[in-house]
Amino acid sequence: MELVKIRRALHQIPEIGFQEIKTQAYLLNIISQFPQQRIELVKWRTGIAVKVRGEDPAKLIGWRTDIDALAINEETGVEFQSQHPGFMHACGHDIHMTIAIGLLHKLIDEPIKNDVVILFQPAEEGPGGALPFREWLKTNKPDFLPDCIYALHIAPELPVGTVGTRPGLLFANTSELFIDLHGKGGHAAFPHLTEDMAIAAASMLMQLQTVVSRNVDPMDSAVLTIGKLSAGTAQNSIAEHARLEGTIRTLTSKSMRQMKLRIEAICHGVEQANNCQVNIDYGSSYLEVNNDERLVKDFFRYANGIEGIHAIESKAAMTGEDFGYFTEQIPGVMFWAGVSSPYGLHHSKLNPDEKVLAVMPEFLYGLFLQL
Ligand SMILES: CC(=O)N[C@@H](CCC[C@H](N)C(=O)O)C(=O)O
Repeated sequence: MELVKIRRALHQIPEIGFQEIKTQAYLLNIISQFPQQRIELVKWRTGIAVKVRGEDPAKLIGWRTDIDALAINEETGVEFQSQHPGFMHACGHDIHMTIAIGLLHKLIDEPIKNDVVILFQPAEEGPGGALPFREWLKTNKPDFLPDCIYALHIAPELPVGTVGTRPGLLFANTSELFIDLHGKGGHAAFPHLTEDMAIAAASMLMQLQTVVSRNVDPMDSAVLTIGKLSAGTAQNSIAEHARLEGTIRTLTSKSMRQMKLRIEAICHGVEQANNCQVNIDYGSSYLEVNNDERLVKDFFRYANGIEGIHAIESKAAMTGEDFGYFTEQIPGVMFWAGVSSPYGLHHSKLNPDEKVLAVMPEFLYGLFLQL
């Protein structure tokens, strides 16, 4: 299998959530070239589920890969750079998909005892594909619902060959946050006749940063990041509209509810103080990822016996993952897999080491062999 070639082809066609048209077509084409006798395939929106029949199955093992990209303009300078300006596989889903293809090929070539289902899931970065995919499978293809489920996420800060996970909570609760401010704009020279939404948004941004520092218990943890701020249309016109786009991360759903109450209070205050209308939209939200304790123990027992693999216990992270909707109902494990890149996730220069493609499919095949 020419996995590097596949990864580079996928890297060139990054598409955001539920728009993974070329990605789905590319994956279907690759899968169609594999022997078909042992596999059954279904499509769901822009996703795919492929089941590989085992030799003497006692259970169905699940592997999930995400397939979407981000609205980030690539700056790696690699020769196989994104052909979709403004979009990039900046979270490694091109690597995730290629590992899944490598695993699928190996399972078809050398079947194991158990059945395996590989889920190519859209829209992990948003608005969330895991929950509707899971629900669709339940209704339409219940025999594709695994008894246990696994997934990985690339870790730029770890060397290739290092895997890391932990029992229990691995990733946070998340909620997107979109705030629109509307007021009276006008000529730059007559501010007293307007309500400046750029000023209102700036003040709101600063106040929002007090939610974590002043309202969340310091022994708990939370994040509120505004990743995008926009206001106005011209340099000499006072903005009548501003928008803040961000995300909220907490370790429990209780702190998520508390943070939302504080955000709403701040928005109400800004509305009063600036004589404007503020609308809040929480977009999509993800459950935390909770790893199954027994499966994590088995994972470490297996990983510690594999030459070239260094298994570490990771800390919980404030990243979000809709894989949490799978671990909500199916015992599962998500783990980090090192890809040694000086630039982190969601960075325009993220450049994972492709050596991981030679390591991970084999590692996963061995893991699934002994389950
Ligand atoms: C692994 C990873 O980076 N996941 C994303 C998930 C984002 C969910 C949603 N769009 C949000 O921002 O809340 C992450 O940013 O952690």
